[in-house]
Amino acid sequence: MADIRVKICGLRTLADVAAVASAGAAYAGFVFFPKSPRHLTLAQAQVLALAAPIGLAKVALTVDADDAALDAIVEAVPLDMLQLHGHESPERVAAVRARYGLPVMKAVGVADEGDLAALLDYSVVADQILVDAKPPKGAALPGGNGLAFDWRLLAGRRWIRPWMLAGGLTAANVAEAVRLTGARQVDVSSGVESAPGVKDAGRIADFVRAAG
Ligand SMILES: O=C(O)c1ccccc1NCC(=O)[C@H](O)[C@H](O)COP(=O)(O)O
Repeated sequence: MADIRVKICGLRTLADVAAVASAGAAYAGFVFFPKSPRHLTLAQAQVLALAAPIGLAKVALTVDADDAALDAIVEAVPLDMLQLHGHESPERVAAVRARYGLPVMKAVGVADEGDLAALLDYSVVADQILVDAKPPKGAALPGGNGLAFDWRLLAGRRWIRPWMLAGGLTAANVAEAVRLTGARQVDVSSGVESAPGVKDAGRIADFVRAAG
């Protein structure tokens, strides 16, 4: 396992799970968002999660999901973490954490300095923070857009909870992103795909190796 913990998000096939595990990633992300090319049904996610080896943490990504939707996911899919990737308030994050007894990672979109205060607000209620690029106005997806933000905004900043860097990372830029931000965990989706929603085993291995 690399020193930098890697999350590969948006897995859709058993081959994806195998590639992520053999590359030495720490987390596998399953997307529950029907507009996404990475969306999984409960049955698909269950098969993938059951195939994940011990040591590969299974993360369910949802967007402004209500309790009924989360209940269904948590009941069907063996999980290690919930990732909230919508406009969930700090109070909602706390409520989800209490309801399911699972660690919760809250995604926060960053485009400029003004977005950094939210990181502090969520770091006191979430178990982890995902610092992602803010989606462009009108984007169909709140994440997984392959867009980076100015990593220098994070230089020297620390929070009380573990955090992950995301947004436009690739094997070619992840080492520089880690160097500039001090991130110990990174998350990628588009950067290890050959087409939207299609993961590439070679790119996954290259990414984990490059993350260090
Ligand atoms: O990946 C998706 O399709 C997605 C859909 C809805 C909300 C979030 C989504 N992805 C979030 C992730 O965790 C991505 O890994 C993260 O945004 C980085 O994506 P990328 O810039 O494509 O590497």
